[in-house]
Amino acid sequence: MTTPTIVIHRDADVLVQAVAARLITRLVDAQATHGDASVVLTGGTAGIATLRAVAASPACSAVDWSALSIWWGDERFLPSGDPDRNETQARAALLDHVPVDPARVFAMPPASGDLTPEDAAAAYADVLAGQTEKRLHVGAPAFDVLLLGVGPDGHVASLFPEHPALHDDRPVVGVRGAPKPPPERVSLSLPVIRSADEVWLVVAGADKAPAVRLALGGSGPVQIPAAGAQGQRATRWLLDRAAAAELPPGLGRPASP
Ligand SMILES: O=C(O)[C@H](O)[C@@H](O)[C@H](O)[C@H](O)COP(=O)(O)O
Repeated sequence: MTTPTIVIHRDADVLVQAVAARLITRLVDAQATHGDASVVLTGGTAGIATLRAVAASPACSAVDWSALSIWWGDERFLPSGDPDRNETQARAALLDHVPVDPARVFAMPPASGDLTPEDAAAAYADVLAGQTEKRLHVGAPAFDVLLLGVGPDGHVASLFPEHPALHDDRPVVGVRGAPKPPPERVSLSLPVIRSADEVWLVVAGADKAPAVRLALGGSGPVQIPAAGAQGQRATRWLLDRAAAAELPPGLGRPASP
């Protein structure tokens, strides 16, 4: 697993703009290298604000949106079009504004009829497995970048501290009783998150500072799931100063004066 790199920006606005610029560059580079690219999106304030910043960037059209596969790291198990679904928010922030190929937008199944979060998780695992041929990853496609937010308790995607989902060995897990509403969710598991080439944790705000300190200070992934989120080639902690405030001096590199 990769050693995390830490970059600290002045505030949440600069962070989000810098992550958007970095994401555009990473996707352009991936497309230049292997023809297409794939990204895993996250819900949450920082993740959705990043997508909004990508849409507003003058460099937005540098990405070939039709050659991008779009996945989600987690979803709030709600009906299609619900404003709280991560998919709905990502569409409004970015996907409705760029020429994506609808066949390459892999949203997690919405709540509907008798479908359970576990059914939705199994269905998403099948879709992931159907896309594995590209560059030989096992059980999941080769994600170029997987974005994550981090909760004040150290959760990532919908993997919450001490939750049974952390001990589930399926690639995608149904989650019930999540402490962050809504209680029913669907999430990639840590092993699938760890199959990504690059994992970027985008974190802003003083309420996240203890979780950031614990995740980077040697806590285990059952107590602090963010500690277990690492990429194959890179793990990037992209922070604002408030979220980095409890890190030992010298650990992070201030990037924005
Ligand atoms: O569906 C969700 O809510 C998430 O994907 C979740 O893991 C989120 O990313 C974090 O809770 C951080 O969210 P904030 O950036 O809003 O604090």
